[in-house]
Amino acid sequence: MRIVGLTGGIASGKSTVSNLFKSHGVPVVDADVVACDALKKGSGGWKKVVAAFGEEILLENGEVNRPMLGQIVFSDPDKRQFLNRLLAPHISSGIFWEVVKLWLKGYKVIVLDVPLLFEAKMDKFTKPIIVVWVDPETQKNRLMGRDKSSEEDAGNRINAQMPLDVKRNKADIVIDNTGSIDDLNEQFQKVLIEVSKPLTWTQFWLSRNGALVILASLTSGVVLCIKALS
Ligand SMILES: CC(C)(COP(=O)(O)OP(=O)(O)OC[C@H]1O[C@@H](n2cnc3c(N)ncnc32)[C@H](O)[C@@H]1O)[C@@H](O)C(=O)NCCC(=O)NCCS
Ligand SMILES: Nc1ncnc2c1ncn2[C@@H]1O[C@H](COP(=O)(O)OP(=O)(O)OP(=O)(O)O)[C@@H](O)[C@H]1O
Repeated sequence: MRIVGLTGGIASGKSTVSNLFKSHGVPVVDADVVACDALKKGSGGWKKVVAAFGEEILLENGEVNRPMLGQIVFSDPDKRQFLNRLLAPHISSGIFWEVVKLWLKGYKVIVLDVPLLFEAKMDKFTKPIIVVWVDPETQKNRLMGRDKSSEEDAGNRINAQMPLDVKRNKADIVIDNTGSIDDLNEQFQKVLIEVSKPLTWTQFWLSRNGALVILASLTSGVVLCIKALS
């Protein structure tokens, strides 16, 4: 199985690229969705976060007030790291089970959309790594436009992540999303060809079909041995 890493900065266009993958039949595991589930009322992550940050971060219905928690953690690096430490085990196990489900379904190529792929050191499990890059001004403008946030809030969120230029240097493939959606589409078509190339042998053995071949070979080997010995 080929596990493609998709990362970038906040509002650099990862979800937009994810949607392109999905529309071409490539499944995507979205770490933001997994992280959201890890904070659902009553979950293990929710309990830890409420114990650590207090009930004042809850809405009346008991769910976490995400904008409020966001305000707290994106303006205080210590609190953000604390939240990251609380949620990290829940997010990684959530991602792991999503990958297992797709493996069982027999997908050869899947994409992990993880904003903090490098920060969380999950890059070692993915190849190739795609970084969606955008120039800093466009990034801030798109973030403010999408989230209706102030320049200060947008700046705090951007600064909470590894600089996008550093991520770009760690990438196998860079998508420059500073231009139009048509530009993005054009780059995406080349990326799709690249990630759809035949699997390497290692990737094949790690896929469900590879595992079935190993199992079938082992079973027939055992049967032949038993026949030869009887
Ligand atoms: C603080 C929370 C509640 C704010 O929720 P909100 O709905 O406002 O934002 P959302 O979850 O949609 O995240 C939007 C973007 O913010 C960035 N971001 C989220 N968490 C972090 C973080 N801890 N550090 C840096 N950037 C982050 C990502 O680029 C993400 O795509 C939420 O982001 C959260 O629970 N974060 C901690 C979990 C985490 O690390 N998520 C990232 C998955 S790898
Ligand atoms: N090429 C583009 N031209 C114009 N707008 C774009 C382009 N690409 C993305 N956008 C817009 O920019 C915003 C951010 O994009 P998107 O949500 O895909 O980023 P993201 O990296 O997934 O963000 P996050 O880290 O917050 O999950 C969205 O409003 C999206 O519609």
